Amino acid sequence: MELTFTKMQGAGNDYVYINGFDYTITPSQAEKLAVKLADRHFGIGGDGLVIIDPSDIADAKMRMYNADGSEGNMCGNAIRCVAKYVYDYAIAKKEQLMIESKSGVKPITVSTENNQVHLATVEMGAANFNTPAIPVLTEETQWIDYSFETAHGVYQVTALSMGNPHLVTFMKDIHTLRLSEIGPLFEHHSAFPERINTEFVEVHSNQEISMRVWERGSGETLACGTGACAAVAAAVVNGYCLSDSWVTVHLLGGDLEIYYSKEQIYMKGPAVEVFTGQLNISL
Ligand SMILES: N[C@@H](CCC[C@H](N)C(=O)O)C(=O)O
Repeated sequence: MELTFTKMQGAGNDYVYINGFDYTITPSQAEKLAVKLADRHFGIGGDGLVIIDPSDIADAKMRMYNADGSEGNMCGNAIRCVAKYVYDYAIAKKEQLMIESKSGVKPITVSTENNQVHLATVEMGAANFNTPAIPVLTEETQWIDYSFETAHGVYQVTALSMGNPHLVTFMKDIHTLRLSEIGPLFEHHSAFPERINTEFVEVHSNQEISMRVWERGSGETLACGTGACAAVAAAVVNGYCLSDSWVTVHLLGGDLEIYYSKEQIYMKGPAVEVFTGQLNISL
């Protein structure tokens, strides 16, 4: 069948987007498609696949799949791109959009230029530090500045859920980190029955941090929106940043602005269409 797709990116976190208003893609088809299309040599190339489906309770529903075909509950960078797609392609031409994800409906405010979205601010919900909710297999109820043993030594970590699981560790220099060796040790550690996304964070001031991320199911990506929220939430509870204020997060693919409060985290960042194309594919 002939399938139209759109490649989009938010801070360099790039996915192949398919309009589920036009095509019905089952979960098992989506898992296989994600692996095939995300391949940077034999496919279109991306960190995974996103399907934009009709929703009964919101303007559209986002289904996101990592590059290994596993489904994620939430993706901060993709949800901004979904909002852009929904607005630009007139599925709902509104500056206040509601997008459904597997971790709930997220309100999004978009900023436009020449009638196209370029920036979006998402209400990401609250961070949850309770270990059963993440989940982490441990007797401790929370891991905040917790000494965690890996095959690569002991790391001080903070674990939390942003609708998906995150582990944050602070260090002096993130750029010399051998992430492709260290990332998998966290992702596949037996403490995390659903695997985990890990953020390696360098603090510059209480308003500015840098991070690299190892995403479950996709490896190192240029940015992770839920990961940037997790990094700021962890920085606040560890005393590096302040609650109720904005923090700039520098990622390999660009910057995200994150506002942390206990009840609500806001994420502001770019949403960019790269190209569209057509595929001849059998589902
Ligand atoms: N890139 C994302 C998160 C994507 C999902 C994640 N790998 C998971 O499986 O939880 C973001 O921008 O938040």
